[in-house]
Amino acid sequence: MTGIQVRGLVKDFPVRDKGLFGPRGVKRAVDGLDLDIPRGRITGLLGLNGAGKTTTIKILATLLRPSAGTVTVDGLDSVADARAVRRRINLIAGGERMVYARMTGRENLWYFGQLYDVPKAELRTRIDELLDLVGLADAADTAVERYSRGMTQRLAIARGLINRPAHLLLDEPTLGLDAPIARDLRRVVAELAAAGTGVLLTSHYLTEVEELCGHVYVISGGRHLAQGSPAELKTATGSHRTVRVTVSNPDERTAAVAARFGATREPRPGGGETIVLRHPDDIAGPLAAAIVEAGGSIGGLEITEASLEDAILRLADGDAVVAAPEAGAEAVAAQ
Ligand SMILES: Nc1ncnc2c1ncn2[C@@H]1O[C@H](COP(=O)(O)OP(=O)(O)OP(=O)(O)O)[C@@H](O)[C@H]1O
Repeated sequence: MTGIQVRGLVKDFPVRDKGLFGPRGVKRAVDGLDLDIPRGRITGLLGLNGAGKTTTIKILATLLRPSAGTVTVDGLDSVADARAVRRRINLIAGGERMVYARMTGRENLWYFGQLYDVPKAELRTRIDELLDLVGLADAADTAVERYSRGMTQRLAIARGLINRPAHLLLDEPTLGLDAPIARDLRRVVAELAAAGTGVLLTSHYLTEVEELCGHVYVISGGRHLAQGSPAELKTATGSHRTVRVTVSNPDERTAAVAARFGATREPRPGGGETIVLRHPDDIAGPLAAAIVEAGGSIGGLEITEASLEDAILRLADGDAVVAAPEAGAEAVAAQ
């Protein structure tokens, strides 16, 4: 069985309710999550701040132990077989650098490569390839304490790829990166997934998630809220694309076209009106053609794509209730 399977995952943190000497309690950060993260696909994990994303990723990376539930990685149990699991996975976390400041970039990669038992002959070429990939070839022999923030982050990305992980966990990987480096990282991640790597991605940049992820889980308060492809989530939450057609000579014939398409009409302050249609499909062309055919004169046409951000906010607000489908099944919205 390949891929990562998460079943009934729970994580409780001990907390004190009122200051240092207050009564002990527990904070349930993850509350019964089921996730399937197959090889060869980029899976997104989304939720607002405090939803439990980082805690989940740390458990998958074996940095935290689950309080209950199981995680299996290519059939290996992530607690009982933690050593073997660690060889198969790696983590790139945008907020945490996870490299040593006193060592050079090359020394860091050498050190981490040895930790992952990468054979020495392979490691040498692998380090050069990765330094090239992240644009650090010229700074390879400079101590990391002299790197800029962005350079340190790029080294952390190279560190995350040093063992050619079968599964890559990415927690806000492009946080603070310059646009060209972020774009290169997205390209590399897409190529790795196409070549069979399993990738789990959390990111606040939802355009990045939309571009990369084939399947997205949305969580809130450590619990499952919804899942599906970005397009399914948008449809399920009613986050449609909006078409606005301004008509300078509206009359009853153009009004009839608007009614036929289920569009609304808004008067324009300077005269004329705007016909507004929210729809999941790309029907701007047929709508505009029908208006012209009815004698309408079009002054402008604007299409606003539905965004994944809109869908996630609707989900988080509880505006949309999305049934939890089995993987691959259609998500269904009930407003
Ligand atoms: N060590 C800890 N002790 C107590 N509570 C914790 C601990 N780590 C996380 N939490 C709490 O668990 C919840 C989930 O936190 P987590 O960092 O996993 O969320 P997140 O979805 O990654 O949020 P963000 O988007 O802000 O990074 C939060 O309420 C957080 O305060």
